[in-house]
Amino acid sequence: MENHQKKGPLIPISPSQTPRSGEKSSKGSNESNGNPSSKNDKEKGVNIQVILRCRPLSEDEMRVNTPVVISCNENRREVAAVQNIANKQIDRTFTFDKVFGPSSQQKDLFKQAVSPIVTEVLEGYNCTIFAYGQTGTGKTYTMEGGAIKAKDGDFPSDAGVIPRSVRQIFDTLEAQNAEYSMKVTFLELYNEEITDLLAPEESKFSEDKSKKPIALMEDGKGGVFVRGLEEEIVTTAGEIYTILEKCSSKRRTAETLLNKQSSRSHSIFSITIHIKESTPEGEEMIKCGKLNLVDLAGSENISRSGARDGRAREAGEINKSLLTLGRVINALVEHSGHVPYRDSKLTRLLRDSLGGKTKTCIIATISPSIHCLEETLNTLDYAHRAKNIKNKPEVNQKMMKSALIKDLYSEIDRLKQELSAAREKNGVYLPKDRFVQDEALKKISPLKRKLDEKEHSFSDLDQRYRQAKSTIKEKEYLISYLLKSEKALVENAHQLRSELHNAAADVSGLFSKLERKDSIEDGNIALIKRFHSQLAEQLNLLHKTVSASVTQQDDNFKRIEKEMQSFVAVKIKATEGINVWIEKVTNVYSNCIRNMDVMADELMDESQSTIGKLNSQILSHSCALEDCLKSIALEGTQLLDELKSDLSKMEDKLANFTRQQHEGKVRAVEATRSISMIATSFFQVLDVHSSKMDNMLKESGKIQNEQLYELEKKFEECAADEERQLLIKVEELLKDSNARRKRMVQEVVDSLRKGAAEGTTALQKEVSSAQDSSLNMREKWCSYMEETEKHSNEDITAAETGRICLEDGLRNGTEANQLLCSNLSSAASAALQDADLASKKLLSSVDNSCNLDRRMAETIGTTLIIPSREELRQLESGHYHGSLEIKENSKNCLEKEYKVDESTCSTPKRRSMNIPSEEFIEQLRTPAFEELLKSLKQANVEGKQISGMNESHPFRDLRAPLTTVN
Ligand SMILES: Nc1ncnc2c1ncn2[C@@H]1O[C@H](COP(=O)(O)OP(=O)(O)OP(=O)(O)O)[C@@H](O)[C@H]1O
Repeated sequence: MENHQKKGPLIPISPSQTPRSGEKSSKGSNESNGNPSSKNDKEKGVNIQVILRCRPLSEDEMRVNTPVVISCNENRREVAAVQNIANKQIDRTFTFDKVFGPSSQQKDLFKQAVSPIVTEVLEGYNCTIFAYGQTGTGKTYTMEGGAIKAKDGDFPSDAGVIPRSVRQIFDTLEAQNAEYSMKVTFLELYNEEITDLLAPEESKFSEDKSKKPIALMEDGKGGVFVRGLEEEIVTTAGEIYTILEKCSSKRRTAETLLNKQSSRSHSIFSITIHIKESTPEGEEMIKCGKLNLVDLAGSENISRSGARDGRAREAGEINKSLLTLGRVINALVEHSGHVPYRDSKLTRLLRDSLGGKTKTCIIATISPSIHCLEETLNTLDYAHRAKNIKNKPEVNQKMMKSALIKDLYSEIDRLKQELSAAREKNGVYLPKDRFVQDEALKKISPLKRKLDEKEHSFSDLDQRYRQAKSTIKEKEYLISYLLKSEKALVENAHQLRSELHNAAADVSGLFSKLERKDSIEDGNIALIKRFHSQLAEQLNLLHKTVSASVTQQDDNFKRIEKEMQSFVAVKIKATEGINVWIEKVTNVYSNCIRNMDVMADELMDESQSTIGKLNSQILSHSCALEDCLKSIALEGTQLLDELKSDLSKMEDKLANFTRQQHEGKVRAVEATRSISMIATSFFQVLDVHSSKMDNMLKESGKIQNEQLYELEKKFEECAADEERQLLIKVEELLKDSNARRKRMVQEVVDSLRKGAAEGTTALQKEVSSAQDSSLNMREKWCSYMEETEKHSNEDITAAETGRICLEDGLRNGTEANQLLCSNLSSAASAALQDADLASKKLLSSVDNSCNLDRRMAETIGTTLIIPSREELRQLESGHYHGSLEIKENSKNCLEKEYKVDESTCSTPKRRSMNIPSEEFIEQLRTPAFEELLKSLKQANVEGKQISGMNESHPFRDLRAPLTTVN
């Protein structure tokens, strides 16, 4: 049943605003509704429909036999409340438009009372149904009912007004095969704060977050709308039931003494329907109707509901809304000038439903229990009074589809602009007319505030006046009652007096009759006489007391009368004063209102003229703007051309710059190449030199080795010769030997000196040539460095000029240029970095070559260990001293020690012969040149000076061939 066929999507109009029956569509239909009653309604006004529903006694109430004090007569549409005051039963009867007794069913109430209203909604009316009553009397039961979802196509019997209305709407639209769209809103008013029950929940855990209060705004046309209220587009009844179930659970409920699940808030569920219709001319029109279903919070007084602490405040706020509702109803019924709609949000929201253009139905709910009688009577009074409110229902203007679509488009535009403003966070977008309106409102709002204050004080005074009036009425009633009772008392007293007189007369008549009878006994007579006298006394006493009390009563009544008269006089005087004052206030107030009206008119005129001026200004501005735009466009094209030429110039500059960069790079590469060639040749030369030096060293070593070997050999031979001839020609031989040794040593020393001198000169030559070549290299390096620096400076200046040019270009250019420039500058910086890198590389290669140079010098320094002259001299002197010692020793040996072999004719004494061993002689040999070099290097490492210039006897420890042996 919910698969209704929709001919096309319809878009609902602006959010959360009740469609206005009075609003004229710009291109709306001119045709009237065609409903004659509507014209009538419009002129006369239609009374709000008030329905009364009495719930049955609850199980608990039945269990304790709670007395029932309400009786309903559905046929006569009457409700009677039985009141027992001072043991007197007072019945109060109220008549309503419809009455539903305790046994009434949900479906009956819907069919009889609500269904016609739903039909009117579908005809294009705005209708409101609200449930009013004490807590626990069945407001929610009536509006929502027990279960919502229909089983097997039919509702459960306790389904309330809302689900039934929804189903009727969908059924009717389906039956009409209508093209329509529908949206629903659901809000809650709690403690004077509005929350959106349809709003998505922000957090599962935080109840308060999901119930963010939202603002009630003036729409500038006298109405209100709830800003940002969520609207849900619905296409099936099922969707609405789901929404209802979800939202109902969100409503604030609490347990009170009177209801376990008491709704602590007012809720308004609204359904807005747009239906497409076609005129006979084939024009498409949109009809719009809205149904507001309001479930008010309990109207009970705070103490009875059992509300405590926070709940008491809650009840206060609820009551504030309901009190204002009551005051609004009073004001509307009494046609007083001021209706305090603005005093509560509830009345602001329901403004159009109370005395406006909406069709309204109040369902007042009551309990039959005696315990609720006071509240029940209040509800009955309230509802009964509300019956007199007159609304002027108007069917909503039908709109042409095209006009509606146009409106919607402009709405979408506005929303888009608002959205973009909200996104960019640069304020709020306001359409021009809205802005003007807001400005006017800003001016009006302080006046309005003053007016509100005045209205407040006026309504206070009004209330006080009413209270005073009612007290006076009460007092008057009391006086009349007292006068009446006084009269009755006086009459009673008179009656009593006459009765007493009669009785006295009767008794005296009796006595006379008795006196006349002689036969009566004296004793009896005396007794009777006594009795008579006693009776007479008592009668007199009674008479006295009665007359005293009567006089006292009289006095009292007179006093009271006097007091009352004076009180009434005072009150009348006060009332007159109040009346005069009220008149004055009314005059002031009406003057104020008139002034306000005048001001509002002026403001309106002013705003109109401002709008006109603004329009003309806008027109002129738009022309100027057009011209300006044209000139801007022209300038733009010029600028574009300039930009293009700038760009081409820049491109040229860039090409030049790139070329320069390229050349610079080529130059750098060539220079590097030549450097590398020079370096290679230098290294080759170095190689050659080092190999030469190596050869020379080897040769000199070899020569020295050979010479030493020869020396050794000769020395051995000589030693052998000497040994052989020692025995024969010791002295001679020794002399010869000494001379030979001297000569030989001299020769060796000379040859060594010569060889060393030759080696030194050759090495010095090599060193000087190496120094020359390194100097040469250094010079070349310096020149190359200068050149490279020059090139790199050139490159840097070129890059700098290029960068400056680009920056200029950038300053003048567009964003594209900026991009280009950034590319160029990055290229320039990359080129600069390249140049830097190249120069760094060059510097590092220079450093490397310098290091190489230094290392070479070090190598030369460490490898070339040339014995100096001093050393040679020392060596020579060492040898000289050595040979002297040898000479001395040999002399000793030969002259003293060998001469002992002369014949003494006795066995010669055993003597120890100190003959040098073979190892010792081996030790005397000069070590090989490599070993010598090695030991020298080691000595150098140990911190001794290699050159040995300042050290004495550098070779003494290493080789002391001719030290003291013997
Ligand atoms: N006409 C009725 N027939 C049967 N039961 C009813 C009827 N009216 C009310 N009830 C029952 O009375 C109880 C209270 O009703 P409900 O919650 O609708 O009261 P209420 O007026 O909405 O109270 P509150 O203002 O505290 O929310 C519920 O259990 C409901 O089922």
